[in-house]
Amino acid sequence: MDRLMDLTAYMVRKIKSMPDKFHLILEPECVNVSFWYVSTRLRPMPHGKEKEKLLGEITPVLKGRMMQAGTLMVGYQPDDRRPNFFRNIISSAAVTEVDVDFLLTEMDRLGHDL
Ligand SMILES: NCCCC(=O)O
Repeated sequence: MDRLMDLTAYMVRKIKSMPDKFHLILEPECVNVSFWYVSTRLRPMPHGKEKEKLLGEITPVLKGRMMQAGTLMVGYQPDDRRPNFFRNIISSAAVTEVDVDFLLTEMDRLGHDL
């Protein structure tokens, strides 16, 4: 479990280091990391309800692209305050920092033009 928590903290640090591309929604609860991917056209917009609506719209499109590419599987969901957002769960100690780096790079590769 310590390893999973360390990897979760690593993912959060990486997300925070790229605030143009990723928006962390909450500090992680256990191994859950909730975030939006921010595509290139949405990066200049100030964060607010209108931007959240657009982020919620691109989330399932990016998920579809992940499934088509067959490279990633990250779940998404809305909650009572927010439209769809990604919720990544690191549940295997076989996951490495390289995998986390790949996940974030691949999301940007697949989603930058949304
Ligand atoms: N109907 C929501 C599906 C969420 C997901 O694919 O992760």
